[in-house]
Amino acid sequence: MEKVGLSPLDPSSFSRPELAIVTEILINLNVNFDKKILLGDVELSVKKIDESVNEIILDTSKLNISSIYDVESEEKLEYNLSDPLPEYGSKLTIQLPKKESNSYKIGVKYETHPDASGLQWLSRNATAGKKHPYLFSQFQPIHARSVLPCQDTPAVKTKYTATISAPQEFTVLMSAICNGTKELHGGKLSHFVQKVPIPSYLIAIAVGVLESRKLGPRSHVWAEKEIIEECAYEFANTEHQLKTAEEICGPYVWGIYDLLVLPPSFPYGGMENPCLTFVTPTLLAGDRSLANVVAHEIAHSWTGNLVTNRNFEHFWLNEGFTVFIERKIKERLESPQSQDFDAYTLVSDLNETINRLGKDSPLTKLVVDLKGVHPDDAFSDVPYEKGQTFLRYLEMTVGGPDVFEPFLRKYFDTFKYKSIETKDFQAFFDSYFSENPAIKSIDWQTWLHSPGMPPIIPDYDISLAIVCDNLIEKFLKWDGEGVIPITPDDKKDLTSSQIIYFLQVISEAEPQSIKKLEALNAVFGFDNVKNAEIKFRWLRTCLKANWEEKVHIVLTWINIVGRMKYVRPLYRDLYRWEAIRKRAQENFLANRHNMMHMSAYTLVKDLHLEL
Ligand SMILES: CC/C=C\C/C=C\C[C@@H](O)/C=C/C=C/C=C\[C@@H](O)CCCC(=O)O
Ligand SMILES: [Zn+2]
Repeated sequence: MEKVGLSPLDPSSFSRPELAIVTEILINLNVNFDKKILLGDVELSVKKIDESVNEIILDTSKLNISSIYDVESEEKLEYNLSDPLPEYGSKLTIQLPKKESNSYKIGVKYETHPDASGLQWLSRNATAGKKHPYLFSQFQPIHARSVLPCQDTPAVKTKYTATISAPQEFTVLMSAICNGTKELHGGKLSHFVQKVPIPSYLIAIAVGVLESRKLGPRSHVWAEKEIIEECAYEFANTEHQLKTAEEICGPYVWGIYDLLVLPPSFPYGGMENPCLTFVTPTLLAGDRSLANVVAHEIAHSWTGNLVTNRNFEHFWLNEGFTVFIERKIKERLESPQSQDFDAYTLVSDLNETINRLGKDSPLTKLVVDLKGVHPDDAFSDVPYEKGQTFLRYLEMTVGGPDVFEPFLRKYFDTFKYKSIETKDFQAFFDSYFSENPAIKSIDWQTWLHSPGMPPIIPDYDISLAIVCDNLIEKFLKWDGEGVIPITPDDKKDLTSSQIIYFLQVISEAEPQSIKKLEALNAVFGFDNVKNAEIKFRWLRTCLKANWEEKVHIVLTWINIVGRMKYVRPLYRDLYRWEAIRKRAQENFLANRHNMMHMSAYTLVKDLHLEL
C-alpha cells in the first residue's frame, strides 16, 4: 500500500528536491545528556528548482520545532507540520521568503525527542568505563529526520558544517573533519566540516569519553580507553586495506579515514560514515580475522558514499558493489581462494534468507519496490550477496577483472558525487561494453527484477571449502557413539573463516544431539570462543539441538550485543522453539529500552509481538 504524501521519486521521503532543494547544511547543536536531547538550530541553504513553487518540503520525525525563520532578514516563516506517519515522521512544509533570487537560507530552531529513532543515548552502565554516558547515531536508512529537519532522501547530497557543544570531558566525533575544539563556559565546542556532498543518511555523530590511537598516515581508531589497545591491534591493517582499495577504485577523496569502535549495542557490523567508519566491538576477535568488515566500509568510500543509490529501492548499488570491492581487497591482501571462499560460503547465508522470506517474495529481488514498505523491514543480505553475485557474473561475462576493473574506475569517476538508479548503471555498462558481443547474453530482467536465488552462481574456487567438507561429512555421519572422528590435529590448520563455514553447514543440517555437540565443543572450545561469527553459529547450532542450558547464555549475549545480524536470527530461533518462546519474548520486552529504535522495531515483528 502506498503511503500518502510520500514523494513519487523516493517512497521513503516526503521531500520534493525536484521542486526546491537543500544545497548546504549548517548544524549548531548542544548535547544534553540529562534530558537525552540535542537542541539548537540548523541553517539550510535552499535553491528553488521549479519557479512556480513557494515552499520547501523537509522530513522530520518527533522534532520539537520552536521557530523557523529567514536567516538573512531574521523574519519568521510560516510552516506546516503534518500529523506523523508512523515510522516515516512528519512532512514539514516551509513557505519560502518572497524575493527575487532563487536562493534562500532557512533557519530552524528545535530540539530532538529523547526517543529519536536515529540516536542511542546510553547510560554509563552500558559503556565499558561505566562512568560516563554515551551518545551515538545511526541514520541509515531514514533516521536523519529524527535529528535534523532535512531532505532525508539519498537523492540529495549536501556539504555540511557543524558546531557541537558538549560537556568538557567528552569527545565529539562526526562524519566530517574536525577543524578545532575550544573551551566555552565549562563545556567544549567542536567544529566540523564535510566538504564532500553527502546524503543525509551519512551525517553521523558520537559523543563519549574516548581515546584514540594512530593507525596510519590518515587514520586513527577511537574507542573507550578500556578497549583502545585491543582496537589498535585489531585494525592495524587499515592503511593496507585503504591503499588496496585505492588501487582498485581510484583516489580516496575524503582526507582522513578514522574508525570509531562503539559500545556493543551498536546495531550493525559497521556503518560507512565518511571520514569516520562506525564499527561494532564484535569485530574484536583478537586475531584480526574479522577486519574484512573494515575493508567493506572502506569500499563504501566509493560505492555508496561517492556513487550513491538515488533511493533505497536501489540499495544493491551501494551494498552489492561494496561486497564485490571488499572481496577484491581480500583477494589482493590474502588470496584469490579466500575471496572465492567468502563468496561461496555466503551463498548459503543468502539461501537461508531467501527460504525465510520465500523464494517468490518481492523483497528477494535486486531492485525492490519500497512503496508501502519501510526500508528497515526490507533489509536483508539479498542486496549484498545477490548484488555481488551479479557483479561477479558481469565481470566474468565481459572477460574478467582486467576488463572489468577499468570499467569500474570509469563508473566511479563518471558518477562520483551523484545519486543514481539501476538504469543509470545499466545504460553506462551497455555503452561502455557496446563492442563486446558477450553482453547480449545478459538477462538483466531476471537478475534485477526476478525474486529468488541468483539465476547463475559463478564457478568459485572452492578449495578452502573442500577440506572443511570432509570434516563436516565425518561429523554429520558420526552416530555419537565412541570417540568423535575429529581431532585437535584436524582443527589446527583451519582458519577462522573455515571454522565459521564448518559451523554454518552444521547449523543448517538436521539438529545434532547434545552429546555430539559436547564432543565437538571439547575439540574446538566453542563455549569460550572470542570470535563473534563463530560464537553466533555455535549458539544457533546449540539452539537447534534444543540444548536448554545454552538459552541463558544466548539471552545474556543478546542483551549486551545489539548487532542485528546476530540478535535477529537468535531471537527467531528462540521464537521457533515453542517451550522457550515466551521466555524469549519476555526477555526482549525487559531489555528493549537498551536497544536502538530500529532493532526494537524489527524484533517486535520477528517475535510476533503486537505492541
Ligand atoms: C532491499 C533492501 C532495501 C532497502 C533497505 C535499505 C536500507 C536498509 C536499512 O535498514 C539500513 C541499513 C544499514 C546498514 C548498515 C550497515 C550494514 O552494511 C551492516 C550489515 C550487517 C552487519 O554486518 O551487521
Ligand atoms: Zn555496507
